[in-house]
Amino acid sequence: MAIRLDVSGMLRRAVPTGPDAAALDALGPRLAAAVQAFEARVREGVLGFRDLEAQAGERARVLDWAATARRGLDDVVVLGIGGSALGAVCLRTALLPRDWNARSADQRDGRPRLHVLDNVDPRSVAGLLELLDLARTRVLVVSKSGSTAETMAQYLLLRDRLAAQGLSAREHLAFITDPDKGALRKVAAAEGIPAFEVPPNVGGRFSVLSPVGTVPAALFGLDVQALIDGAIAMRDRCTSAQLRENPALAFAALQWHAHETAGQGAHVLMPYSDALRDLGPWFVQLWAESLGKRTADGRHVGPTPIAAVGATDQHAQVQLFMEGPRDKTVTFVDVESHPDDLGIPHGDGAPADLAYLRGHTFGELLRTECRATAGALARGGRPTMTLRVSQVDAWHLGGLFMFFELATIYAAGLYGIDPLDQPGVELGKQLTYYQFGHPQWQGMREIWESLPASDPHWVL
Ligand SMILES: O=P(O)(O)OC[C@H]1O[C@](O)(CO)[C@@H](O)[C@@H]1O
Repeated sequence: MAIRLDVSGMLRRAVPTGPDAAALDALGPRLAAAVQAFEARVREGVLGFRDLEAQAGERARVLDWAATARRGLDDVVVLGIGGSALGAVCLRTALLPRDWNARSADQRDGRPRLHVLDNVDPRSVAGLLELLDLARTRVLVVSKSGSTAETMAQYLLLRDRLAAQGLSAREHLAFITDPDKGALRKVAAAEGIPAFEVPPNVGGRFSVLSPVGTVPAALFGLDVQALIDGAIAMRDRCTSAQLRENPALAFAALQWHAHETAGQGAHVLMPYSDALRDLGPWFVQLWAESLGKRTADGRHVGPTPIAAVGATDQHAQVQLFMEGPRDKTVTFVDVESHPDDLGIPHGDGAPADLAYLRGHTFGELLRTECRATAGALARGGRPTMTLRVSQVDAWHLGGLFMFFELATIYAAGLYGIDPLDQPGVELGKQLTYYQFGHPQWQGMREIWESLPASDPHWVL
């Protein structure tokens, strides 16, 4: 079991824009400051995602509850958005067999389907409702704040549908939210709905290892302990302020350095694995919402994360990565072992010009393409890194989650911003509240009325 970070494709000996040994050494004081800033936030009590031991009691409660709650379910529905949805999607794709929801109950060993409703597009909401037998469904309402409009709208609808069928909210809902704040907490207390805690010092995009991820994982009988153990193993490996001894710090430092010194601020994450294809969108939210900020002195900073999947994106985005602007780094995730690997047959009558595939496996083709693409990019002077994971399982996924969460906080120290807020999303939310008549936001009228009018000339 191992996760290894190979950064050789970022360094000067591989690409002309990469740092040499002296440049890496010169980063020392900045890295030390980023590590100190991290520890200062932990001491302030606002940064708790590393402290998985502190959540052991709540985890035990989750496992206990799920052992009973999962009986007799056909469907589990997660209502959530952003950090309250992307982790569950990633867990499902990584740890349940492919096309889980399309399988018959037998093919799912009697376990439920998992739907993550992370939007308010009526087509998706209505489409899902048509599929569900609510009497055999558990709905997880996931919202750290307990007030996000999209999730609350979904909750109100599901609550209404349950009531219309005479189904008990206690039996069919569960909340995952802040221990004290927000509308969900009040409803849980008043109506006895099972509710699990996201610690106040664990923000939404850092919450996948809290009940936000562990409740859905436990309902599916996934190995929650291995997920947490993998995360703890990674955390304990990433403690040093020395670049060469702390892989998460090395990732953050080299991505930031590429941005700062060579304008390479588009950061691609490209797992060569369908199981890890939803790690990309989870990383995109983490990296974008944490790091895209205005600094205290008014500068606009931050990288632009991009999700890709190998080998699929070799036929879509790699052309851009190879010959487009020199503004990107590409981080590959290479999976060493594919337990369900398949040989590529070349039986009688197979075309002679496909004989080169004979004797190889699909897993071999995938891994070779990963190495070949990394090599091709390096030859073109494009910086790359590779995270090598032994296999995709709960332990390694926990490690990857922790790796990127730690790297995000280190990167924030280097960019000089606060990774824990997201002031840039507020105005759009407030204008929506104003339009919906929310009493607290009636002061937004002037701004709403000053918005540029749409130009009918361009409407087709
Ligand atoms: O879990 P909540 O509070 O519903 O928030 C959902 C998402 O909305 C944001 O607060 C803002 O986009 C994200 O940070 C968060 O993951």
